[in-house]
Amino acid sequence: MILTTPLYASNNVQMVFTPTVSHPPISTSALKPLLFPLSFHAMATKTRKRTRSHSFRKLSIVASATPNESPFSAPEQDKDLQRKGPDLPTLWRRFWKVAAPYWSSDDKVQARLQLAAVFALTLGTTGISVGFSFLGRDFYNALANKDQEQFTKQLLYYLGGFAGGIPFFVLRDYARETLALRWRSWMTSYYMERYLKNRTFYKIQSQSIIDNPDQRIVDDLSSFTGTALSFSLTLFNAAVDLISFSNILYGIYPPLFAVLLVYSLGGTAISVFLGRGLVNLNFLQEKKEADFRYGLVRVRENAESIAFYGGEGNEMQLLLQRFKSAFENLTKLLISSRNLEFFTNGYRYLIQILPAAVVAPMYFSGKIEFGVINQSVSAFNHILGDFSLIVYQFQAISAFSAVIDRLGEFDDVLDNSSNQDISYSSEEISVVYKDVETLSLLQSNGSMLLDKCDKLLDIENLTLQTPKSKTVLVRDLSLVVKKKDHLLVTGPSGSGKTSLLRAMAGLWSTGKGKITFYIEDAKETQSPISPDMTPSEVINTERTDVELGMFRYGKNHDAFFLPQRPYMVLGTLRQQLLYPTWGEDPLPFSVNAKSTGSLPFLMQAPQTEYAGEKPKKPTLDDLIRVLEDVRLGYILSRLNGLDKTYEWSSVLSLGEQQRLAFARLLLSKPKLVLLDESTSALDEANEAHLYKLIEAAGITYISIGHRRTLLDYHNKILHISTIDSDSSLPNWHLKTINQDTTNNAAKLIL
Ligand SMILES: Nc1ncnc2c1ncn2[C@@H]1O[C@H](COP(=O)(O)OP(=O)(O)OP(=O)(O)O)[C@@H](O)[C@H]1O
Repeated sequence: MILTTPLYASNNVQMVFTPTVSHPPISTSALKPLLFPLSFHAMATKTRKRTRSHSFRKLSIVASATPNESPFSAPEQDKDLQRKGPDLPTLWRRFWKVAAPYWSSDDKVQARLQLAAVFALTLGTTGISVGFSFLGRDFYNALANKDQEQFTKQLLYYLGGFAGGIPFFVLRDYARETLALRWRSWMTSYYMERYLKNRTFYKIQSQSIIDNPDQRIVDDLSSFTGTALSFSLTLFNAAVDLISFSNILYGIYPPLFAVLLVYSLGGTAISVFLGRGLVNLNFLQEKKEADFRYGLVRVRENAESIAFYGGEGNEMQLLLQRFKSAFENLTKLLISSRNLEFFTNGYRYLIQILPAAVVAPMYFSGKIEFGVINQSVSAFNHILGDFSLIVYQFQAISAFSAVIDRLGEFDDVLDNSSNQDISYSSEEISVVYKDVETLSLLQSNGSMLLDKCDKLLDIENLTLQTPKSKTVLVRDLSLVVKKKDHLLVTGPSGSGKTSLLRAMAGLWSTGKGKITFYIEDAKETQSPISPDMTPSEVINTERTDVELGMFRYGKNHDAFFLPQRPYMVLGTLRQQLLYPTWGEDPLPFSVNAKSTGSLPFLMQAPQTEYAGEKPKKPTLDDLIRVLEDVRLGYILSRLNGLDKTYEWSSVLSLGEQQRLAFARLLLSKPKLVLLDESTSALDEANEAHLYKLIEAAGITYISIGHRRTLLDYHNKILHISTIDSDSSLPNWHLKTINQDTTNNAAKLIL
């Protein structure tokens, strides 16, 4: 079987997601009469395997991050029903856009060489199939002529052919799968890089742009690379096969061609008609399964909260709802597949006796020998298989189209995300980074710029709005934060305090106004501002700075952000402490690659770029000291040192996680830190201790908080009130806190 149905019969895991027997029947083989019992068994086993794998794949859902809203709300379901599959040109454009980059990437030499090898091996296997067609003919001629000597000779040839041919088939499959894996690895690294760049992952999640990006990276990329290669080879093989076997068939009986052509074209049209809904159903299946899996992941991540609430019943209901949705779609998919199967099976088996029936009269009249009947059946089935690719592979094609559609959509989002950073609209909040050193130089050159060196942050006429409804949260805010200013932001819940910090971090762009950070040590970056520029040139370069703004923010150690919920990375205590300023030291590629046989693009994680010089990596003593400083020294002995991995958000209390976040902060020593209720889980003594520590470290901080005790650690207070839609006045006021009259100030804000 392997020898005669080279591509279809290959053990191609990527094609497993269709339950169809996606290869032509075994009778295409020149060896059919010899191998039938074995082949039939093999095919039946393979079919069962495929079906099992299909069910497994359909029920084993990939990890995902789904949009916040439930995918099962009525509008969402309507959206699913209304969803139209992409048209052919869009599908082709997306396929090309997703597939092309690898073949012109850094790895192109290796990629092209391996591809050439795979094509050469495929060519070899087709040649072997043709050879077997002739061997089969002579073998049956010998049998029919009762020529024992010839029969033995042909049998030996056959055995020799097996021995010589099998390695070609095995190596072709191995080479193809290795190349698919290499391609997938490159694509995974390429997509992950773009997903994590420019905070695209945040935009996708916070604006619910597309569903389950992680499923697209894990599963769709794997399917795409494997299937794209298989299909290309199938097409190539079909073309070569067609040329080789057409000669044979044409030589035997030309009219058979005409029958074949009409039959396969008609079959293709009918299967396209019957299977037209499959692309959409496959697309939705991927999504629904990923949604279900994500529901399960959320139960794992929020196990404690669910257990405290006793929310198992509700969770079960929500999960069942998600599974039901996947189940219902899969049921529709199975019905569509079944209807298509009725046709494809009929199509496949109806024609089996035709070639023998057509050429038999020539045999009876003695024009051809018996072996030629076998050869004509074989050639006919090869050509029919080549012409009927769409019929045989329709379900695989529709599943592949869904994968192309999902990946293309993802690719477009990733591209748009990088382009959005370049677009500059006056109706957006702009975050600008200015190099303090350059500005000082300009001033000494006699320019008009004022001394801004002691400024860390300047907010000018900032109006914050919610993304979709454009409700104003904060109106026309202007303030300056200088070194050693400690600003407390207060206000009722929902007034927009966190949104203000998000805007500073470049995560919130709806509204208008300008936020300027003054950063130091930017001399090693390619700052667009140079000392020889005039002030107007500097102002003009600000746009470029804005473009780089979001990219730079996370990378300059002058500003640091502690979110409301401490984030614990997957890893050891050491990694928690070093995050996000320092990572693991990558081993030199040569060492790693040699020891693991891995690929260069998997070894070289992009290094974090810094606006200035990266702070020196803390030593072991520094790490231990900082843990002692934040009063967490005891966890070292309790949790077996710095290098054990735990689920940190479960093994540490919320207050401990908040202290750990302060330890990170103290190690990174930024100039400015934005603290969003970062001590909310701590007792007052620990809170006071941490604030004293960061003040002693010379870090300027802006905090959000509701606690009265926070007044003691700040010298300015910005109070944001709930917006009054009837008024056009600003809804904030800024006051200096006089520590002697803290109680009065407290009265003022509470
Ligand atoms: N992504 C979003 N899309 C639409 N509205 C949002 C979004 N994020 C926040 N909001 C809304 O913006 C308002 C301000 O939210 P924000 O988180 O800034 O409030 P806050 O003052 O920090 O509240 P709290 O003190 O309760 O933390 C809220 O009404 C919130 O519902």
